[in-house]
Amino acid sequence: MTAKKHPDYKGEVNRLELTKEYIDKTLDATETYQKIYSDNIKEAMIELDYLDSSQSYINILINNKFMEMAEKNFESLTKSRNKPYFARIDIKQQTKDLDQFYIGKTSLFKAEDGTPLIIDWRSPIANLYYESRLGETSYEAEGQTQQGELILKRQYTIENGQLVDILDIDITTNDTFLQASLEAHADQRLKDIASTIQAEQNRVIRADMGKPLIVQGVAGSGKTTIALHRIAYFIYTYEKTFKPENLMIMAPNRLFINYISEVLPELGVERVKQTTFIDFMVEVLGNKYKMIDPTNTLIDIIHRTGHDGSNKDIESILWTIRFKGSMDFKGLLDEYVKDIETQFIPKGDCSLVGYTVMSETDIREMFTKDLNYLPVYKRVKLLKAKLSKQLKQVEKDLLKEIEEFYDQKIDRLRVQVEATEKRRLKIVSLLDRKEEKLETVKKAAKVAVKKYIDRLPKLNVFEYYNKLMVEEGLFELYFSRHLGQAAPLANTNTLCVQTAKLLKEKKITVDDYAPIVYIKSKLFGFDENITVKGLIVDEAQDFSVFQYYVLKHILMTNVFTLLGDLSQGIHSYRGINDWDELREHVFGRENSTYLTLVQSYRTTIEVMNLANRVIRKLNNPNIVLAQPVIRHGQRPEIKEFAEKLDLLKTLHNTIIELKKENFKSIAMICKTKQECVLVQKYLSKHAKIETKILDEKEENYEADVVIVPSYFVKGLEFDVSIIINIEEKYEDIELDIKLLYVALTRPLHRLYMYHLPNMMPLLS
Ligand SMILES: Nc1ncnc2c1ncn2[C@@H]1O[C@H](COP(=O)(O)OP(=O)(O)OP(=O)(O)O)[C@@H](O)[C@H]1O
Repeated sequence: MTAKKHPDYKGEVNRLELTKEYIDKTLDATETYQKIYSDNIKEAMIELDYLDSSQSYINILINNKFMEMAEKNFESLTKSRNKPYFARIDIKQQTKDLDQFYIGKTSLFKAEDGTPLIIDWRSPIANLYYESRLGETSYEAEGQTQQGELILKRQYTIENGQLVDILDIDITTNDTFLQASLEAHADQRLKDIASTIQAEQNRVIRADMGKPLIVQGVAGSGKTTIALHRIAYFIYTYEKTFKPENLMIMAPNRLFINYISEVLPELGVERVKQTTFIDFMVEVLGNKYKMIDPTNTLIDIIHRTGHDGSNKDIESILWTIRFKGSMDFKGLLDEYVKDIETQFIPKGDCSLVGYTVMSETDIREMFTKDLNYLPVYKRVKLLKAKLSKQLKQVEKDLLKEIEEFYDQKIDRLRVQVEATEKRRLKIVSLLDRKEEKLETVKKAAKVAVKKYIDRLPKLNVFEYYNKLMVEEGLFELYFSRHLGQAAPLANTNTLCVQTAKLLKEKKITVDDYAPIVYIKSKLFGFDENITVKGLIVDEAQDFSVFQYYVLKHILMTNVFTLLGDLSQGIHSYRGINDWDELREHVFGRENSTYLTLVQSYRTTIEVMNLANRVIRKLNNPNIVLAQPVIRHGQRPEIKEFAEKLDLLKTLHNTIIELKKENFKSIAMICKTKQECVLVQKYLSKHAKIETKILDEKEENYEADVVIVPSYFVKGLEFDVSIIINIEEKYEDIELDIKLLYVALTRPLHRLYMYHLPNMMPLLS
């Protein structure tokens, strides 16, 4: 307890006690109110039974709302009881008294006079804690910029409601709180970092929400953590206009979603939609097609790539994936859709017994000009309504004409011809003919519009996509029309044949979602309104430009936050290689914000230096090296073994030692799944250590000893990583450099690398 040594210790203890007392009082009051609201509801229910009064309904609704609010308040206050705040700032304005603000995860105001006992870390004034140094400063308060002097910045460690440590930050202090937080051992979940957010991270969290934000952040720079804090900040700032359920966070897989899931409630945020790109696309399409797992493609590439990184066999596969994610494909589809649109209206007028209801020219005009703001099939509905309306008029006119025609004939007979049996028969026959004609028109009118509409094409979105793949020369036609050059036949042929083959089996790949959803948006639109109005994407480098274009196109919002790292782009054959390209094609350079994070918080200097040595091999000038925060640890232990058995025995001993040292999460990272299985079998048989292999099928995991293939470890972190190479090696090629880099940047504290001879050329 070093807090006692601080000169303000007594004052601070008193303040803490006062705050806790106030929280207790507020909790008591909330409980009492909860009881009152609940009694009110019961009473209103009874009245409802007897009187069926609408006033009772209203009472129930109001009291329910109050109950909800009281419960929410109760929950957040109970949570904050043991640690009401973590920092304090003092500000002096020239003419005013000194203002003291205690900053916590939730705010608390005195009911009597509204003075703040605790302010929320997301409030404008708390920004000073993260951004400002001591001295003259300006800040936002009550909607205005104020000038003042930041006199004090103080941090607290409070455990179980007791003051353990106090630390005043001056210009020279290192962030010891940050250090302490980074030294902790990892359980299986990410944690909230409200008390130690760094200035560069704070800028990302609070960046303008009205503009798309792209963040390039090195491994361990807190991208995932910040994404979650930005959501919390957003919901706090736009509480009145934005519902949490309108926000969506997109993560690479369900395991990852689970991994991050507990931080949001910690930050007081619930009901935010959490999904993967694939799940969201399925929801939007409502399709029954089976998805080929994208990891399989990556595994395929890992296995088939030659030592020089090239392989003729997979070149056209890679071209296919790249093309499907490119804006060129969008351009090609635009040409295709344009033709569908112009060829949609069949030859000939819509007519009723030979009379024109609407001419082909007029229909075409209406369809392609007046209604062209709508998706094609939505236009059909309006066209149908228009035809039906016109038909009614044409039918009415026709019926009238027929009536008049026969009535005139009959009248003439009556006037001009003597009333004989012959005349009577003639009149009867005319009446019959009239009836017959009228019937014919009425009958034809019933089906005229339907008959016309039935002539319009009736394919579904998958059939349209399939048509593009199977109809001879169609793909190539639109390719050359859009790009102004001949299609590379070997590649387009592979693309079309493979896609058609899968579609026939009712299967698609992840790369087909963007084009199919795009076609759907242009031809069919979406029946249900998509309620997502803001999107946060983690591991953003793995998505293609076209996928982003489609997301932006269907969500119709600017509230986009993308966080990613090009160095970790192990799916770069489909994903982003250059953020500029994305800004240019999807968000607009001027209309989007680009920020970078270069500090890395996860791992030690020793581990990060080694990882940087590896990523440098990419020789890519776009790649920024991570700067680790000053935290030292053991040097990475790199060991070569002559025999597989020796390696596995040492591995076994290392795990036992690490467990004794109380490391909670230990991950063995192998390049491929096969290697993982091999290690798992050995550990189970010879060392009686049961392990779990984390892969794409896994949705949950507990902090323990796990084995993970290199391509699946992205985004996760462990106390210790042990990189093992017994069958596969990381070659000096882009994909392997990135895979190894990702593996190297996973541990918080220790790194081991065990390999057989010549298995680690990247470190030689
Ligand atoms: N300001 C901070 N205070 C305390 N811990 C932090 C801070 N920033 C990041 N961390 C910690 O650093 C680690 C890495 O964070 P996170 O996983 O969010 O980074 P990332 O950029 O998403 O990493 P990667 O891209 O490598 O997966 C986490 O343990 C996180 O809690």
